Amino acid sequence: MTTQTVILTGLRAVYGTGSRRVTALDGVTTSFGSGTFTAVMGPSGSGKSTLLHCAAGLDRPTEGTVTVDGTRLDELGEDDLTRLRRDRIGFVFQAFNLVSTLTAAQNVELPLRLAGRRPPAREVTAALAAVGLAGRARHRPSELSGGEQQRVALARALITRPAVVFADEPTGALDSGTSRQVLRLLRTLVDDHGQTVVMVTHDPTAAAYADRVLLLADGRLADELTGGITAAVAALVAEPGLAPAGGSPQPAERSC
Ligand SMILES: Nc1ncnc2c1ncn2[C@@H]1O[C@H](COP(=O)(O)OP(=O)(O)OP(=O)(O)O)[C@@H](O)[C@H]1O
Repeated sequence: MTTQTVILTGLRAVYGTGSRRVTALDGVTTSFGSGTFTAVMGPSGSGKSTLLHCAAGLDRPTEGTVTVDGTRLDELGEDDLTRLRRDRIGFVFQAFNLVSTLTAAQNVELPLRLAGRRPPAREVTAALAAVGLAGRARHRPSELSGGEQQRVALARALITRPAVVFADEPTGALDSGTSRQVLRLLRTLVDDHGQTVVMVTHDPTAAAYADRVLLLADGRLADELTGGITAAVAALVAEPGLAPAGGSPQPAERSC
């Protein structure tokens, strides 16, 4: 039986008050099984980033519960939540968010340093090798391509061996060839290392790398696809109201 690494129950997220009140999530219940790759899609403003941020403990939902690796986030105080986020959750952002003054190796070891640990050099080297960047350890972000920077960010997210990696538009700033490298890498992490990955994307080609696609509309789960994802996503994104922002449907092939 698949273990559920992340469980979301009745998630509601409401921002603002009065005429400025926005319901970003409106009762989302779902879970992400251990060693699975899920893509979250939907129109702009449908609540994708809010879902990811709540699931990763970066935002607190207005209602509902998030359980990560058996721990309910709402039962944790700020310090324990910070610790759980640092130790059990990896996060990859569209903008890479590397520290420009640090080398690739120093960026990768940062989460462990922040936890007061001095990681053995071989651990950092292995993390960089796992993303195909063993030879770039001493390069600073400005000396790396966009795809290489994102792979350093991925190595940084993986160095703590997190229960789950959340990725918010990880290929949004990359060209299609470089995107494929990053997506293949995510797929390999799931297939070969049993990593759990949840990725927000606007791009049906990226979603085709996932095992399952969740479609959000107006803060609710509008649909869920598994198997034959490529054709199903392409058909669904052609439907008005579910079309993701910023991406036209494209024929997608799962190439790994
Ligand atoms: N901090 C905030 N304060 C007020 N409203 C917010 C806040 N964060 C998100 N929202 C609103 O909640 C809704 C959902 O936002 P969210 O960023 O989750 O959507 P999204 O699906 O990720 O959109 P996009 O694809 O454009 O990134 C939007 O209407 C947004 O304006």
